[in-house]
Amino acid sequence: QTGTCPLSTAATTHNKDCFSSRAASTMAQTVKYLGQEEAQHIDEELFSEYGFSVDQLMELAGLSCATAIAKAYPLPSLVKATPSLLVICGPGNNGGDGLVCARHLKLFGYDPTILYPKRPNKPLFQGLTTQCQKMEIPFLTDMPEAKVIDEAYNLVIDAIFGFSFKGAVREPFGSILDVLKKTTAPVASIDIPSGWDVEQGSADGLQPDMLISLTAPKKSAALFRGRYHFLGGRFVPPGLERKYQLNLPQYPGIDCVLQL
Ligand SMILES: NC(=O)C1=CN([C@@H]2O[C@H](COP(=O)(O)OP(=O)(O)OC[C@H]3O[C@@H](n4cnc5c(N)ncnc54)[C@H](OP(=O)(O)O)[C@@H]3O)[C@@H](O)[C@H]2O)[C@H](O)CC1
Ligand SMILES: [K+]
Repeated sequence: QTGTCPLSTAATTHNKDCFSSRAASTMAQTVKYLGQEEAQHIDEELFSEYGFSVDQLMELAGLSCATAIAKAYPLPSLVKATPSLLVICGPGNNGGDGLVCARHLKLFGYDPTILYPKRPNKPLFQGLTTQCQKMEIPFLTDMPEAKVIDEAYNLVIDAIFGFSFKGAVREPFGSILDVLKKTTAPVASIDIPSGWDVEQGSADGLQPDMLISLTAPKKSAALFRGRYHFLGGRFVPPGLERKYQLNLPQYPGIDCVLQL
């Protein structure tokens, strides 16, 4: 196997790395794309049968997202004078992932700003909001115009809706998504491009540059046409993976993300 590795040298460990990344990419072709109900069942089982708490998985999911973003858009590659990012958080757990992601990106040296227009009255989200405030991450009160976003931010992180999104988009998120569709700044979507049907996608919807699928991609991810598709959420126990036949690719080494 090692002889065909393009980076092959005498170093055995290096060749092993090369093989495992190739093996991972071969296996990635068969990773299961989940329907909406299946994704929700897996989520519920992680809490009920496998003993995880929401904040545990949200922390791992958000850290995966920050890591994937830092890999796809490393600090030296950013085009603006400051490493500014806009993180837009929705009312559910996808929004919580966005708050965690923003906190880790700040720790990685980025300069995130958060828009969080509809905040659930729950201790989990209040705590995550306080943590971001204490990290000196500014919060906006209104969605900026598309032109302002393009001038001010290197990247927009879409943490508005995840796998529980259904039906026509309600306000204030309809207007926010309309603005996002007009921006030229790249968009990185967490789990699902917001506004897309979880299984069918959306032909005239948001077209993100990056998608970070959590646990396993959802069916609509097959329609993703951006540059970077990452898998994150390296927390699935083997019994759950077997039960749902997820065919998860092997994450490289100790990484919490994998590029599909
Ligand atoms: N297992 C994992 O991989 C984990 C993933 N995580 C993340 O959690 C989301 C799913 O979170 P959930 O809270 O179930 O749902 P969403 O964030 O997708 O959205 C729920 C909120 O969105 C509102 N909603 C739904 N449809 C609409 C609409 N058409 N217009 C406006 N608003 C909408 C909904 O409002 P309701 O009024 O219906 O209550 C909710 O407020 C997953 O995708 C991952 O990102 C976990 O962090 C960890 C485990
Ligand atoms: K999203």
